[in-house]
This record gives sequence, C-alpha cells and structure tokens, in this order.
Amino acid sequence: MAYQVIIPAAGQGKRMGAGKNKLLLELNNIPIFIHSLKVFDQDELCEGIILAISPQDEVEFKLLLKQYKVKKVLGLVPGGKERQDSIYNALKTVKTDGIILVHDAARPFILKEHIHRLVDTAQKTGAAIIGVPAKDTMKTVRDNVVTATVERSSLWAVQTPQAFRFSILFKSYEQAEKDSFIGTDDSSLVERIPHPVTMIEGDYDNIKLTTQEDLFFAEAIVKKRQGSF
Ligand SMILES: Nc1ccn([C@@H]2O[C@H](COP(=O)(O)OP(=O)(O)OP(=O)(O)O)[C@@H](O)[C@H]2O)c(=O)n1
Ligand SMILES: C[C@](O)(CO)[C@H](O)COP(=O)(O)O
Repeated sequence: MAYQVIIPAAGQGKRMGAGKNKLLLELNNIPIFIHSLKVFDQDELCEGIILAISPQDEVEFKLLLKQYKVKKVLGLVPGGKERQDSIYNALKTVKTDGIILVHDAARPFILKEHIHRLVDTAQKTGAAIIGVPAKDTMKTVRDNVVTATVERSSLWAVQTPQAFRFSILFKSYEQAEKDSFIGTDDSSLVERIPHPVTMIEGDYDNIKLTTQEDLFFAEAIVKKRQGSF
C-alpha cells in the first residue's frame, strides 16, 4: 500500500542548545534529518515526502537534499510556530486521499518494517501509531509531591511515524483549529474527533533527539546497528 509522508523539520531545537537547528548536527557523518528522510526515500511504498522547514534553513537544506541525493521530496513548506502548525501547512498541500504519515525529522532510527506495519494498519483502521510500553514505575507529581502511582500496564511512550487516512487527519486538524487545540502529537487530534487509534509496538531505539544526552544514546544505536556494539 502506497503512502506519502510529512516530515516536520522546522523546530528550533531549544532543548538541544546546539546554537543551530539540531537536525543539521551529524550522526555517523550524515545530518540527522537526512537519516530520517532516507528510510522513506528508499522505501518502494513511499510516493513522496513533504518537508516543513524554517525559511532561514532553506538554502542549507536544499543543498543537503541534493548532496545526499534525496529524490522523493514533493515539496518544501514553511514551518509554523508549533509543530502542529508546521504539519498543518504541509497537510494543506497534500493531493491524495490515501495514507499519510507524519514523522519527526528528529527521529532518525525508524525501521522500514515498522513503517509498513503502520501503513497496513492505518489502511484497515484509519489511524495507527507506534510506541513502546513504559518501563519505569510511573507517578503523577504536583509541586514535587507524589499525587498518585499510575497503573503502568496501560502506559505507553508514543513515537512517530503516525499513520492516518488523509481525510481523517485533515478533519482532525480543521477541528483542532476551530477549537484552538494544540496537541503534542497528531494522534491526540484524531482521538478527539473522535476516531479510534490503533497502537503498534515499536522499539526503544526509535528515540527523538531532544537534549544533548540523546546524542550519546544515538551514537550507541548507530554502533549497535553497525554490529560493533
Ligand atoms: N514549530 C515547529 C516545532 C517542531 N517541529 C519539528 O517537530 C519535530 C519534533 O519536535 P522536537 O524534536 O521537540 O523539536 P524542537 O521543537 O526543534 O525542539 P525544542 O522544543 O527543544 O525547541 C522536529 O523534527 C522539529 O523540527 C516543526 O517542524 N515545527
Ligand atoms: C510527536 C512526538 O514525537 C511523539 O512523542 C512528540 O510528542 C513531540 O513532542 P515535543 O513536544 O515536540 O517534544
């Protein structure tokens, strides 16, 4: 089943504190966002990539897309204030009612087999996301005081890609705009339409590079995948 993917890459990377867009930092001598795009570019089921970027990054991103021979970029759209705004800008340019994925440019370790499971599931159910079961004991805390211990078996850490039938995702974005709702992922918009979302178990390596220590974990994942860890 074919699909298109929106890749938001227009964040500021404030928590990384790299002094520039964190997506331009290199892992294994290749910029982070190129790792994230390549898996889709090389996937025979992927029909195209829509990339949301900040206008100030446009020249450098275009050069790197050319240098790394990324072929499936259908369009570049300007990012917005929030991640959700960047994705909405991209969604407005989509010309298909097939399956659309949203994947953070800051998650360079997604595997093709997981992408395909998401696409197959979204084709059947309309909405599928990937995540991993929580491993730690989870508590709610207010003002540094524990307010409750939460039943762990129902808690999952959510990743991207998230896969949807386009019409469902677009409707959820229109509704969110009407309600001035801002979510931290795309699923949260779809859940409130409401539409059921299926969870697929992924792997713990599919981290988002958010803070400096994530770069150390990322180097370890690269070595593990190269078989030298
Ligand atoms: N206005 C925004 C904010 C985020 N993103 C993208 O959404 C993904 C997930 O965001 P995150 O990793 O949290 O990145 P930043 O927003 O850049 O991080 P920070 O909050 O630390 O500034 C990233 O690929 C980021 O580039 C985006 O396209 N537009
Ligand atoms: C979409 C996401 O990657 C799922 O974990 C995450 O919610 C993005 O979070 P952030 O708020 O941009 O850190």
